[in-house]
Amino acid sequence: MTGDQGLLLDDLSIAINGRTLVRLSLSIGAGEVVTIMGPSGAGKSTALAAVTGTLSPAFDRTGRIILNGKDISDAPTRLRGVGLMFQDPVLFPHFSVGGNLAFGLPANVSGRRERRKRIEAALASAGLEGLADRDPGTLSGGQKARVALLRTLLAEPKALLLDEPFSRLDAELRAQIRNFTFDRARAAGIPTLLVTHDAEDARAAAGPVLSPLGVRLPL
Ligand SMILES: Nc1ncnc2c1ncn2[C@@H]1O[C@H](COP(=O)(O)OP(=O)(O)OP(=O)(O)O)[C@@H](O)[C@H]1O
Repeated sequence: MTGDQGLLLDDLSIAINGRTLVRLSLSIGAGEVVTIMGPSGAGKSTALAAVTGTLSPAFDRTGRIILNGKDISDAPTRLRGVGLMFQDPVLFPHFSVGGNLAFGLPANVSGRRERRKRIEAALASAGLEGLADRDPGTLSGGQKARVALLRTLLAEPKALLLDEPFSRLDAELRAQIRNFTFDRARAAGIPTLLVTHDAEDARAAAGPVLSPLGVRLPL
């Protein structure tokens, strides 16, 4: 990690009912991807929840989460500046594709024309030009996944958290969207934490792979 830039899990430890699920010390620099891999129930989502600030109070956490040099361990979720992608690309059905993307735009991007320009540029960068006025229900699975990622990236997150975001896609699409996601995160210089139970995802991420308890996993 260069200087203060990046996501640092500093002796992060999370336990429930006396059982430690997560023990991670790692740093993710700008544009790097680290993968947390493990079976169902191992604590992968718990580790992500600590970073997003959505950890249930039932868990005991020690250690710190530092983002770009700032301790965000106890900061409210909306102030953390992290972007999250889940299993299903959730697009609001009553808004157009452009309307969905508008939700991602930072509040300081004002003016209808400027907002529209950013949205058109984002769509064009993903080979989706001309789709701004479409109903998201008419998009293919791959198009939906791209739009959901664009919406997350438009918010200019300081870190990207991916919770099994490719698992509902069929094999060919999965590889495409996976590459698209990692390429965009690298190009934007965003530190990325991927959670998966899939070794192919971990290989494609091309970074270190750890269990939630911090054991380095060979691939
Ligand atoms: N609020 C809670 N109270 C008690 N136990 C919980 C709570 N939330 C989660 N757990 C337990 O913590 C463990 C870790 O769950 P977690 O969702 O992090 O696993 P995971 O590795 O992400 O699994 P999956 O791949 O199925 O999403 C599980 O055994 C789960 O049952």
